[in-house]
Order: sequence, then structure tokens, then C-alpha cells
Amino acid sequence: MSRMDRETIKQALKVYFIMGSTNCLASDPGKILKEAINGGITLFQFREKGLNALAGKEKRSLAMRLQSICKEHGIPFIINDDIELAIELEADGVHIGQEDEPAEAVRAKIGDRILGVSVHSLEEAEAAQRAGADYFGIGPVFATVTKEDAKPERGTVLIEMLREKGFQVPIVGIGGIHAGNAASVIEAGADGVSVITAISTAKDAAAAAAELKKSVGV
Ligand SMILES: Cc1ncc(COP(=O)(O)OP(=O)(O)O)c(N)n1
Ligand SMILES: Cc1nc(C(=O)O)sc1CCOP(=O)(O)O
Ligand SMILES: [Mg+2]
Repeated sequence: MSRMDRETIKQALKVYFIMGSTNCLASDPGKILKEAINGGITLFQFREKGLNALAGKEKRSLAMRLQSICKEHGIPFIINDDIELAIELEADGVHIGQEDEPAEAVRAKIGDRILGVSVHSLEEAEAAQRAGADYFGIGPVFATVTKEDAKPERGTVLIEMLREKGFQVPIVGIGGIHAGNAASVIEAGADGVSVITAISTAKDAAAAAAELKKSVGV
């Protein structure tokens, strides 16, 4: 596997769906993922986190099921936080934050797989770029209740600042994003939007994904 080029990553970030079993209310994660793919998502992150999150064999088994759905439809499969699982399953990439394993160490472990890093400041963006991040996740752009330890809503200031300073690293906005506000995140300079609730709890996940796609101009 060779390192994915920036333009391919930018295209993949357009409608980036994140989900774990705890985001699915009473519905089956596999069913939601299939619907989201039918609606046009471009990238998927398995994020098994929060109260009642699966662990061990159950987590691995759900990851494998969702990865197989992604493979069938040509959607890259990213794993949140769990680098060992990502390597074991030969996932397409990992996403880490500032409280996770350092980005340099993760890059050394995963080789050419996609590395996404959450950044909240210019300094964090510079460090993540040096460590070889393939994209930055920046949020929360809007208020969110999905991530228990989310920072306060930040708007699009950092996205704008990084673009003004000439950063070319692909950027995805995250936090409280839906079809009604996604365009403002792209206008600020992001390449795509990342969502959990807007798709995972929608009555019609396919329609929600399709609306997001329209909002980001795909
Ligand atoms: C695309 C994307 N952006 C940001 C995050 C958040 O990562 P992190 O800060 O490590 O928080 P957790 O998701 O691990 O709770 C993300 N997962 N994806
Ligand atoms: C996983 C995550 N990371 C965030 C960050 O700010 O880094 S906000 C967030 C939750 C996004 O969920 P929703 O689309 O339901 O708001
Ligand atoms: Mg993390």
C-alpha cells in the first residue's frame, strides 16, 4: 500500500461518517452503514466509545462486519483510537486525538495507512503536520452532545486561520454538523464534514447522507 495522495484524501473527506454501536439507538449499525453508503458517504470511521461501548471480541467482530461492508462498496475504513485493532484488521487508516498515542509513534506503526489527527490550535497543527498527518479533524465547529469530553463550540476560526497561513493539509470539520450548516464549514476552507448524529439517528440515513453531500457541493 502506498501513501494516499492529498487530492484523493480531500475527495474522501467530503462526507465522512463516524459511528459505533452506541450511536445507533435501536437500529443495527450494519444497516445504518449500508444506508449511509447508499446515500453517498465518502469515508467511514469506526468509533466504539462511550457508555455501553463494546470491547474485546465483540468490538472486533463489529469492526470486521462494518469493514466488510465498506470493502464491498469501496469506502475507506478508518478506526478511531485503537491502533492495534487497525493494524490487525488491515484498516485503511486511523484517527487519533491529542490525548491518544503521539502521532509520530502512530505513523511509525501504521506505515502508509491514512493518519487523521485532531487539532485545536496552530501549534497542534504544525506538530501534526511534522508527524505526517494526512488530514486534520477540527472541532467542535458547532455544539455537540455526542462526544462526552468535547471542547466548547469553536466555530470555523481555526480552519480559516490555517488556510490563511497556507496549510495545504486536508481538513475535515466536526461537531454538530448537519445539512443546514455544512456549507459554512466548506466555505471556511474545510475539504469535508464529519458527522455522527446527522446520519446515525436520522429517520432515513440514506437521505441524510445525500442531503449532506448536496450541502458540501459534491
Ligand atoms: C474526523 C475526526 N475528527 C476528530 C475526532 C476526535 O478525535 P479525539 O479528539 O481523539 O476524540 P475521540 O473521537 O477519540 O473521542 C474524530 N474522532 N474524528
Ligand atoms: C467525535 C467528535 N470529535 C469532536 C471534536 O471536536 O473533535 S466532536 C465529535 C462528535 C461529533 O458528533 P456529532 O456529529 O453528533 O456532533
Ligand atoms: Mg481519540
